Amino acid sequence: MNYENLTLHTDKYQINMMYAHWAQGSLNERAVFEVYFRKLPFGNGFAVAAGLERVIAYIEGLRFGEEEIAYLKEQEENYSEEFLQLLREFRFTGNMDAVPEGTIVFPNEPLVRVEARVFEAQLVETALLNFVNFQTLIATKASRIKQVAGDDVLLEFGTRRAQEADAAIWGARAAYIAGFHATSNMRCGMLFGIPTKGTHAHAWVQGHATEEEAFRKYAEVLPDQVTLLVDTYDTLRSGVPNAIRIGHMLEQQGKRMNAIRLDSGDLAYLSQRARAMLDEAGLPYVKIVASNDLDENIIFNLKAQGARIDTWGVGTQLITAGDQPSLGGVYKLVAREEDGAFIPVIKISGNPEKVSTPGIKEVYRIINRKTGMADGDYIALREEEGVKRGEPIQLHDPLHPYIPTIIKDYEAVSLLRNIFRDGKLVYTMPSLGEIRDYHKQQMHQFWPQYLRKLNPETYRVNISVAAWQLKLDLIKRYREQ
Ligand SMILES: Nc1ncnc2c1ncn2[C@@H]1O[C@H](COP(=O)(O)OP(=O)(O)OP(=O)(O)O)[C@@H](O)[C@H]1O
Ligand SMILES: O=P(O)(O)OC[C@H]1O[C@H](OP(=O)(O)OP(=O)(O)O)[C@H](O)[C@@H]1O
Ligand SMILES: O=C(O)c1cccnc1
Repeated sequence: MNYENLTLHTDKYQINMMYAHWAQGSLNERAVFEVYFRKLPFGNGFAVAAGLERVIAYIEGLRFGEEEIAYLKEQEENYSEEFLQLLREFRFTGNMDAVPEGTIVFPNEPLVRVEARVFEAQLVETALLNFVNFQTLIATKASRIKQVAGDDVLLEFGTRRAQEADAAIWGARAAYIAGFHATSNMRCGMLFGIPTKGTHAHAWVQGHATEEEAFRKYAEVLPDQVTLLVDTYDTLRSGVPNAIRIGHMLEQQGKRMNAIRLDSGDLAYLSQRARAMLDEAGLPYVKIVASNDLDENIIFNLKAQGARIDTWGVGTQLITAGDQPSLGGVYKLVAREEDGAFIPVIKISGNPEKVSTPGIKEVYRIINRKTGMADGDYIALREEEGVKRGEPIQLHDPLHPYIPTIIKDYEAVSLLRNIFRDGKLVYTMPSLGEIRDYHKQQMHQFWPQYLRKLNPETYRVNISVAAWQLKLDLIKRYREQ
């Protein structure tokens, strides 16, 4: 079994549509799809884009091998030999643009744009959404945790509770982009170069006759990274006093104990008491790590209670995005080729939020030249030149169309980058460290009211007057039909 080939990591209907396009002779018509989400997760004021590295690897690896072909043949007798032969030769030959990982993004903004033969563009929908939705969700959750943790150290501990192996490693990578410092997952460390950190489990303590013996044996062999889990029996009466003994033992060897870890009970109270005990024992440098079903709300509360915690180990709630386990990103057709030219298309819905915005679009971040801060985002049709030249633009807010805002002194930063051109990768993927730094810089471009965890201000995302007019025109045309 080949677990590596992701070409059939798609919904059956995509293959059926590919077959139908082939059978009807429309397979080579070009189409443009855009990926966007409609609603921010967790009540957050922004999202953190992630998933592009995985998307690039997926696109480059697209191949229907003999195993895939044999399976398709067995699944559907209509799939003719000629169609299957075409799949054997299948390569992605289209264009793709995407916002770089770590970018702050908002609802309705194109995050990925695919312009390709419809035969190719249709196949990739499912996998693209799978990668971008999950990784953007986890990066956004991690960003919320980072907001409350400030300069404290954040460790990603989620693998055992993640929705399987891929989610564990790509989720840990997304968390690192958003500011986590390390992961406990060694494969993730090896694959992506993320720092790895680890303490020890209760089993290490339970597996010895006494807690003190367990601590001593651990410290003897790993003297430079001793973090002792102190809550197996009784945190304040046994765990911390035993850890202090080990701290003193290490000092005699000219070493310093790293930390203790609290994993149950009242973390505010226990951390304050443990801090006092360590300080009194002359071990003020020994740090305190906390874990146990933490999330941004508990961390915020613990800090408000004066908890003395230096390092937070966060697992389940982060890696599963416990309070909102999916991001609703979609992949919508915005233009299709007719007689050699693109024509915009729309999806109408009874739900106004679900009516798509037709046409091939660009998204610009409007940076105020005086403050250097982001004033809003501007979605315009690709052919609109004014914004690229810095000409005055009118922001159109569909909810308040009667208040036109004209912006003049701005810098428009185009968010979409060229990733593939005619199937060729033209993007140099930044290193993970560069992505993390870029994300940090991005956060500094936004006023705090857009970033706060609770009830953030809504950041302005407006569409150009031309894009809005096109939408109205197409709605009218379909109504008349
Ligand atoms: N001072 C505190 N204020 C708010 N929440 C806290 C505080 N201390 C701990 N918590 C959180 O409360 C929850 C306690 O969960 P739970 O009752 O399952 O833990 P426990 O009984 O202490 O430990 P165990 O994991 O061994 O069951 C955890 O999510 C923990 O992070
Ligand atoms: O709580 P999380 O945020 O998911 O962090 C990871 C948890 O994993 C470990 O617990 P373990 O698997 O031993 O089980 P536990 O729930 O009994 O502590 C560790 O001690 C943390 O409590
Ligand atoms: O290193 C740790 O303490 C750790 C790692 C994974 C899960 N829980 C704890």
